[in-house]
Amino acid sequence: MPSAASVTDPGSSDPEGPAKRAAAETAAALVPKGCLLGLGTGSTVGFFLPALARRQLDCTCVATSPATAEAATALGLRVVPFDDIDHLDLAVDGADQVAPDGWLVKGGGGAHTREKIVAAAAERFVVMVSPDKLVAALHPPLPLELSAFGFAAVRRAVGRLGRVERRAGALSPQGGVICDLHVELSDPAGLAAALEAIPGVVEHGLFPPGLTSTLVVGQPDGTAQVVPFVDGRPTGEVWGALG
Ligand SMILES: O=C[C@H](O)[C@H](O)[C@H](O)COP(=O)(O)O
Repeated sequence: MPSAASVTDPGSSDPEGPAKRAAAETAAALVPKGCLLGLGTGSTVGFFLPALARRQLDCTCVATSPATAEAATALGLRVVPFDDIDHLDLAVDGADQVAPDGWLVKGGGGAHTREKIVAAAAERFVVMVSPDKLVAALHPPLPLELSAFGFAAVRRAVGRLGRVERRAGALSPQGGVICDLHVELSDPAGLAAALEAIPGVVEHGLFPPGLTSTLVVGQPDGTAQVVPFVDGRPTGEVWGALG
């Protein structure tokens, strides 16, 4: 079975590519020399990795997916097993949705379990997005990783919260089944607690406000805004254009 996660080719025809590149290049400029760095997964990370490699910062990296590990290693970045290091200074990743109250949805590529472990272990978590990822309110679907053992029972239990759709052929690197939950996301804290109470839910894609330190919003013109989070909330006005 294929792994769910990928780091897509930055040269692909993604219309958000220029904004993602701007966010990624600005985020790379925030990385300190010699740091212990967690690397996320996805197309924005695909822009971040070469920008990081060009800076020659001598960082030691932990990857959140085999695809990221492979891409980073090919660029000459040092990637080590997570258990070989005792802390992470920083983690840098993309996101699928960012709400003004600081909640994120991640896992569009099914990599959210490792991404959340790495983000939670890092002293700072920098999130890079194109403007389309800024939402007034989170919306479904919500990515899930469910246990392969007892999958039918776990799916039935999660199905009491909303419709569970299995992603065809998508397994996490640790063997979990990647699904999407079609459910109202107006109470992310309540939903996160409900999911975490179900045995066999390996991880869900709701990232709570306290995880993010800095949001970098790239624009198609190559500029980017760096938005610090204070007390779990973004301090900038980047949602203004949503109306
Ligand atoms: O599982 C995938 C990750 O959570 C990605 O970071 C997220 O889906 C954003 O991906 P992209 O940078 O491709 O928009």
